[in-house]
Amino acid sequence: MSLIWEVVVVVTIVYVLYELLNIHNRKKLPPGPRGLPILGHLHLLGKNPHHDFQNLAKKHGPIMYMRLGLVPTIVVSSTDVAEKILKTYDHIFANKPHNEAGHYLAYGQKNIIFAKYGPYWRNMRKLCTQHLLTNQKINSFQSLRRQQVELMIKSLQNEGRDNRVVVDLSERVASLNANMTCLMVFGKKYMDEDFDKRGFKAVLQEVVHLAAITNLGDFFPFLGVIDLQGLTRRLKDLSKVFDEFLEKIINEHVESRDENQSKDFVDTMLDIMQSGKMEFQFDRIHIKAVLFDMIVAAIDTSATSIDWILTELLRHPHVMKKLQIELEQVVGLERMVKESDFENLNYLDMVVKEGMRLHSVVPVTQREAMEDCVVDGFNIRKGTRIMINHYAIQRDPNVWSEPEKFLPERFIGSSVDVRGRDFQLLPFNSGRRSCPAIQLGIIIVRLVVAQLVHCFDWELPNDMQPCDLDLEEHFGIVTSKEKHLMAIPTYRLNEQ
Ligand code: HEM
Repeated sequence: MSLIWEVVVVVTIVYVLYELLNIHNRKKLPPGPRGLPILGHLHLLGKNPHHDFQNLAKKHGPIMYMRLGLVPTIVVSSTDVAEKILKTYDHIFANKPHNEAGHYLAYGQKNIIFAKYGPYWRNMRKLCTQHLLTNQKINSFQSLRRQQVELMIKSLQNEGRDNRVVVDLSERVASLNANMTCLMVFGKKYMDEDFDKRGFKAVLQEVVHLAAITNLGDFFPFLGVIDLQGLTRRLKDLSKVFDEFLEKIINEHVESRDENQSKDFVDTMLDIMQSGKMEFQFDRIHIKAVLFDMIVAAIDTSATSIDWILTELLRHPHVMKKLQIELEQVVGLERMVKESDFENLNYLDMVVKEGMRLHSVVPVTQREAMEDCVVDGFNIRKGTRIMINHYAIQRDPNVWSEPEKFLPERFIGSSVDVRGRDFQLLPFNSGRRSCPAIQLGIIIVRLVVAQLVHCFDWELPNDMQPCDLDLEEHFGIVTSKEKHLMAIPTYRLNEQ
């Protein structure tokens, strides 16, 4: 019998047993679409699962049962149910499900993002919040951020000095973020040639891509071993490249330690490791797992948020103009924006919130039930995967008027914020597993958006009209624009 038939027979037996064992549990499950044997509802998901979940929820409700392969799944699509999962029962739903990509890329889910809930995750998260992402540490990198943003502005200014040039804004913002993150985490910019022959950006993109691909091993756990899609092999190759890179960085730091220099994240973690003061095991593997998180979680999220906000500003010239007027009044045309200006830039705050609402860069977040629990009268069994569809919640017409429109003014007089207290707007998620770097994320997004809008007027190339700008999404662990944003800058500050 060929391997494929053996697999079909095994999957069928497991499925029949599974269905028999689950008959009585299904009685109290939330409503959901009809599924297929074995596949469950996997066939209903296309290239943008957050859209498919949203459409299905319109028919089946805000708490919906689906079975993805062998994995029982609850899809959450309303503010109320999200609050129950992320606040009321956060202690039950704080686990992360098994993730094949996380297993291979992050040292057996030893990083924070993929770590199972428990003492290990708690210690690692505490290390981050108490040593790496404190307000003091974030402030200590303020001049680094300013220098890097100024370098980008100067280079755009010089390129456009004599003729109108079309700039790949998505690419510029991505490079700027990669540079700011690498300087903060490793203490130096990483050029493509420092990585393997594919280059830093290409390897990072592959990490994000492989982590987002529908991996059959995540839905049929025993198929992970057989590796029908060839993903395990690619993940193993990639993890080797990443590991060599991180080893090289740590070695460089060990060899050239200078107590008088400002400390990047690697220095800080080496200090902690060598002090031996941690109450839990903390060695090179743990440093590498945290570094993996810092690169993967920081670079793409911030850059993609900025890219979407700039796209909406170019689609809505009157909003861009209004923001420029605020910047002119608060900052003036004689200088660039400083982080200390933020407290007086209310419209900027609304623009950023509205951009993050309309374009969730992490549209779906996942949890796993650690115990049986009843939510809204429905039974959620231990081990069930929870998918919170932030995309659907942030565009819910019951909560937001004209939800598909970009309207920063909707936040006038509203106290709704992005920091995890308002469940209708959670770009950084909420609860125990929310983003530990909200403060840093917001600073970077505000700074780059404000600086680009303040320093330049922007035009679309080739007589393109604002309404023609493409909003196609590319789904991934971070959901970016399918096409890069191209625009022509004209410097607008008074030259000094
Ligand atoms: C605009 C920028 C950012 C956005 C929108 C964002 C969003 C998020 C979201 C939605 C989560 C929860 C994921 C989940 O529940 O599966 C998360 C987790 C996380 N983020 Fe961020 N993030 C941003 C910036 C950053 C930065 C700059 C860092 C680090 C320097 C970072 C580090 C992390 C880590 C370590 C976690 C895992 C937390 C845990 O599981 O306990 N993020 N982020």
